[in-house]
Amino acid sequence: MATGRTHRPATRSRGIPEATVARLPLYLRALTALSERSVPTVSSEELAAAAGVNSAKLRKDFSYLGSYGTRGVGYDVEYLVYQISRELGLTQDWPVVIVGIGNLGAALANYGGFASRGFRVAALIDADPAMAGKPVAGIPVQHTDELESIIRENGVSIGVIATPAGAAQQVCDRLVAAGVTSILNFAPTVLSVPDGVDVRKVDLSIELQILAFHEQRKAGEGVDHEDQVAAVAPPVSAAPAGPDGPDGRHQGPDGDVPAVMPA
Ligand SMILES: NC(=O)c1ccc[n+]([C@@H]2O[C@H](COP(=O)([O-])OP(=O)(O)OC[C@H]3O[C@@H](n4cnc5c(N)ncnc54)[C@H](O)[C@@H]3O)[C@@H](O)[C@H]2O)c1
Repeated sequence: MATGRTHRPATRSRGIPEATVARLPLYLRALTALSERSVPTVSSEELAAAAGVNSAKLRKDFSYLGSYGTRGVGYDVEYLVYQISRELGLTQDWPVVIVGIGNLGAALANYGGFASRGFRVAALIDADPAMAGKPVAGIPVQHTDELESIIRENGVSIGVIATPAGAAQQVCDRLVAAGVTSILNFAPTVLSVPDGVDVRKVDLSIELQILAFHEQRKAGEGVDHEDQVAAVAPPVSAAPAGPDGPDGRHQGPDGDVPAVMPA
């Protein structure tokens, strides 16, 4: 579901390529399901099928973790869960703030899956004074005036932006100035951030447009391929420019690359 790239080189300093990092949550989700069924070991083929990944790619990915499995036995599920969780930084608790508690922000706040994956919603923040103090998912909404103190007091390094696009850059700037170094952006705009800040962008409409592209190709089998690309490409490339689209600022490298949803 997520789209976008982090502001990182293609290979991380520890030598794990970004593409591998992006697949680790898929493996973790499949492994967690196996663990819940008390399955002790899994072959690379079984795990690759469960994660929707090619098995040779999986073995290569796991070699970066120093995990090679045992011939004839496969991988130890529990140990691999631990290894991947550790690699993703999920063996520690990450406080997260959500800014913009409208339809989407409230839905995210109500999502129960964050806590079990190592993310704690530390605060919900909104600019609407009428919302201040109102509980959403059991957490009282706090006004944006308190954003900086909330970030500092809770040691927050991850911020989720669910404001209208027009407010997103300003919210991003404040989050970053207060110490946030990772941002998950749901607003349909490209954010400009300094070096050292990672941005991931989620845009369901882009995902749907990509599916529409493939649907059209399937439906149009027999029609000249180039004609279809020409017909479809403009709306896809123009995807972020919705009613509250890009604000014309510098567009960072966190682009519209289909990626994976964390586990
Ligand atoms: N990425 C996706 O797939 C996806 C899906 C749905 C919505 N969206 C986007 O998410 C955003 C929120 O959508 P929604 O339907 O929840 O909108 P909404 O209007 O219901 O909620 C927006 C909230 O942001 C608050 N807000 C506005 N300016 C703010 C600021 N400067 N600081 C803090 N809070 C501020 C508003 O008070 C409101 O509560 C929009 O940008 C929308 O386009 C993205």
